[in-house]
Amino acid sequence: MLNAKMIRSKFTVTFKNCKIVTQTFLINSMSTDSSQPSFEEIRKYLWGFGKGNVNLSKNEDTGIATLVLNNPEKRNAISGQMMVHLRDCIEELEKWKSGKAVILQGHNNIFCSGADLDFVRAAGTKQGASYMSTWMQDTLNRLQRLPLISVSLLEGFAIGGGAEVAVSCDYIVVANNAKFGFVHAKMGLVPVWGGTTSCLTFMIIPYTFVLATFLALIYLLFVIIVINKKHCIGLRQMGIHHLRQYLEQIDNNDE
Ligand SMILES: C[C@@H](C(=O)O)C(=O)SCCNC(=O)CCNC(=O)[C@H](O)C(C)(C)COP(=O)(O)OP(=O)(O)OC[C@H]1O[C@@H](n2cnc3c(N)ncnc32)[C@H](O)[C@@H]1OP(=O)(O)O
Repeated sequence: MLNAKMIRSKFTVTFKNCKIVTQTFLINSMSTDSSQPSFEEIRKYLWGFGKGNVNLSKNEDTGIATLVLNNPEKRNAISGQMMVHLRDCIEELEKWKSGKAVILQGHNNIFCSGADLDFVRAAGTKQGASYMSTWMQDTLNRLQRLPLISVSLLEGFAIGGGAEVAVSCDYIVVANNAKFGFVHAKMGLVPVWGGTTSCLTFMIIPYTFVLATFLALIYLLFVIIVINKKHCIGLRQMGIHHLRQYLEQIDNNDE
C-alpha cells in the first residue's frame, strides 16, 4: 500500500526524470550538430545533378521581377542545378532594395512538374534526401519571407514539388488549363520541401476559421431559439397561474 507521502515522493522522482529527459532533449536539439552539412557542401553536391536553370529578370522601373523555371525537356522539373539557381535568385531578391513584387512562372506556359525524377533516383540515398530537403525547405522559407509580394502564375502543370513551390508564394494566379496536385502519397513520398506547412496557412487555417464561425453562428441561433422557447413557456404558465387566481377571486366574491 502506498500512502500519500510515498505517492508524492514517487511523483516527484517521476517528475524529476521527465524534467531531466525534457532538458536533455532540448539541449540536444539546440546544440549545433557538428555532423550537419554546411550549405556550401550541399551546393557542391546539388550542382552535379541535371540541366536547366532559373532566370531572374528585374525591372528597375516597375520594381517587378520575374523568376522563370526553365527545364523544357522535362516539363520544367527542378534539377539539382536549378535548386542552386533558385536559392541564388532568392538571395538576390532579398537584397533588392527597390523591389516591390516577384512573379514566379514556368517556361513555355507550364509551371513545373516537381523535382526532376532522374535527380531523385540518382540522389535517392539518406544523405541525398537530407541534402535536398534541407536546401529546398530553406529556399522556400526564404521565398515566403521575401519583403516583396510574390505571385505564382500557374499554367499547365504544378505537380509534387511544383505545387510546393507554388504555395510558397503570397498569391497564386491560376490559368484555366492549370493542373495542380500533391502527388506525393501516390509515389510513397512525403512533401519534404515544406509545402504542407504552406498549405496550412494558405488553405486549412482560413477554411477552419470560416467553418468555426459558421458553427458558432448556428450554435448561437440554437441557444436563442431554446431560451426564447423556455421564456415563452414560462410566460404562458405565469399567465395561466394569474388567470386561475383571478377566476378563484371572482368565485370567492360571488359566494
Ligand atoms: C521530390 C518530390 C517533392 O516534392 O518533394 C517531387 O516533386 S516528386 C516529382 C513529382 N512529379 C511527378 O511525379 C510528375 C511526373 N510527370 C508527369 O506526371 C507528366 O510528365 C506530366 C507533368 C503530367 C506531363 O505529362 P505530358 O504527357 O504532358 O508529358 P510527358 O509525360 O510526355 O513528359 C515529357 C517529358 O518530360 C519528362 N518529365 C516530366 N516530368 C518529369 C519529372 N518530374 N522529372 C523528370 N522528367 C520528367 C518525361 O519523362 C518526358 O521525357 P521524355 O520525353 O524523355 O520521355
